[in-house]
Amino acid sequence: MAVCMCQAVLPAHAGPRGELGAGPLLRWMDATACLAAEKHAGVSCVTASMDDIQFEEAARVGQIISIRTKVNRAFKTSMEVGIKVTVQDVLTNAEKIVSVAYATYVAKPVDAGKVELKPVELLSAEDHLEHSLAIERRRIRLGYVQVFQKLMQESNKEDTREEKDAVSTEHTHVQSTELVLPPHANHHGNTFGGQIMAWMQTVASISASRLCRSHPILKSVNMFKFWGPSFVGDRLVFNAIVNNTFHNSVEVGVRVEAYNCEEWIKDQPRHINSAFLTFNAVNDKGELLTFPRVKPTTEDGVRRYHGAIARRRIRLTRKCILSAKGDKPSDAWETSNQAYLSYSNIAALTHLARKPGWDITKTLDNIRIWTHEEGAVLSFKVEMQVKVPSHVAFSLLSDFSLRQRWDRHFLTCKVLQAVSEEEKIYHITSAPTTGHQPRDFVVLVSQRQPCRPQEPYTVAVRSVTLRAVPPSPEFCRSEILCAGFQIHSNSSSSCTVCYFNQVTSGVMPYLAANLTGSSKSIEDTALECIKFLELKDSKC
Ligand SMILES: CCCC(=O)SCCNC(=O)CCNC(=O)[C@H](O)C(C)(C)COP(=O)(O)OP(=O)(O)OC[C@H]1O[C@@H](n2cnc3c(N)ncnc32)[C@H](O)[C@@H]1OP(=O)(O)O
Repeated sequence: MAVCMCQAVLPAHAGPRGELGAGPLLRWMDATACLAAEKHAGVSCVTASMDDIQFEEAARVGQIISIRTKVNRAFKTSMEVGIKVTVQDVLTNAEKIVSVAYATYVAKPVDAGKVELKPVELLSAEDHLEHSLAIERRRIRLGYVQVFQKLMQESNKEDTREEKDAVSTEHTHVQSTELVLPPHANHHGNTFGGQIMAWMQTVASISASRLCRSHPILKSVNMFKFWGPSFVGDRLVFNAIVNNTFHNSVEVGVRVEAYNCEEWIKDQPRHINSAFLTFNAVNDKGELLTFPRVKPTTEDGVRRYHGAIARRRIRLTRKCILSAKGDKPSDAWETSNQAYLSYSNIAALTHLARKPGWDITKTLDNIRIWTHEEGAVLSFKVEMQVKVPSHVAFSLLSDFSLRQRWDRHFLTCKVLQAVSEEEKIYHITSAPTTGHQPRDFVVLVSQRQPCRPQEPYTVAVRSVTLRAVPPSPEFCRSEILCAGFQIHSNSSSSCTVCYFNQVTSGVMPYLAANLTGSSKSIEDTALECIKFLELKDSKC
């Protein structure tokens, strides 16, 4: 269900710097994604939201923009559409990624209720991967408000710093009104979501320019949510104001209200959309400009000022987690990043499990050991055939406090935080290997039940840093980058359990001897695991 749009960037699409404006781009992205959604749904669809968007690359007049969209997963009445935007230079043919984004569309035939969607047909390995991860992104999307509110409560305790020479945010307020005409709407008369985003971008950019006296460049957009529809004939009032500045960037908030003729006279607006846009500005040499500090002067202004700090924290921690490399200590477990850490935990294991190129290194009766090499990264997989139902294996393997019973590498294991039914943080200590200190790990264990019978149960494990549990001299604090189980049901009484581990220096001492053949501890542990599961099941 893929739809592609190509556009040549013309002067009419470009801003004063000769670069493609964010407005036309957002319009194209929304229209292409909506076409993919409608191709899947078979009825008309509306944009419910567009997740955070980052713009990595600018496109110039004369270059070609390609927008590829695909429905990743249909939920009940809504579906996630993946959007990939690239820019191609016609002279060199070089292609660069401008943005990767995700939007949600709801199938809504005109003058009818919402309709239930059929599942997406998964053809390629990438389809399967995106399908698995879409459910995780949906959790982040739908849980964003709670995370944000929690952060706001924390940040409200911090005082707003009074700074000399700070500019009043009121100075940046911009209001603009648009009349929705037929070219701004689809064939059912609904204003295009992309058109609303484009208008919001224009007003926000004027607001930002009041501070930098230059042409601001849109860098990122916080989730756009379309609370309610607007139609041809509606008047849309856009109010934009700078919420806060951060050295080289500025966050502008835009609120959109719609009125039909009657509501206009009675001054009864419908709040249809709010969004937060972050801009940079550069001088003639392309160097980033510094924005002046701002000071809010109203109660609402103070709330927005703190809101901008909270959103920036969420955005940066997310970026940090998604660009995680193996050579850095694990991310701290904080309010601003918990949803993303859980996402990255599940996503990393799902990616590892789906990688092509696994080699079998050992085959026993009911155990197979595989390895995977990618550059300097080594991973292994232990596949076990177990005569217990998959849900039983899942409940026994996701409870890490039971692991000492079958894994002799675990000396102790205790729950540090039971974050939710699906997320727990454990402190694990493990026996020393010859010539090494005993090790300890602080790990996040994320467990997920399958949404459909064909999907596996998942138990993902990665290290996190908890301030309350710093490293101690007694143990060498070690890191797990990506590990865990996927459990596939074979029948009502048997399943295949796959254990994955991306080898880090902390795990290497336990594995080296196995990989060189001088130890059998991996297969011994796997046999113990099977015995534990089958024995436990027979006692249940
Ligand atoms: C290019 C042409 C397309 C366009 O541009 S359309 C124009 C712009 N968009 C609009 O005018 C839409 C305005 N909004 C609306 O009409 C409604 O808010 C909307 C999106 C239909 C949702 O209606 P509600 O009555 O709130 O429905 P609901 O709570 O039962 O949710 C229905 C499904 O939508 C999901 N949803 C609602 N808000 C969301 C959000 N912000 N982000 C992601 N998903 C969201 C919700 O989870 C539910 O999903 P599911 O049914 O479980 O699959």
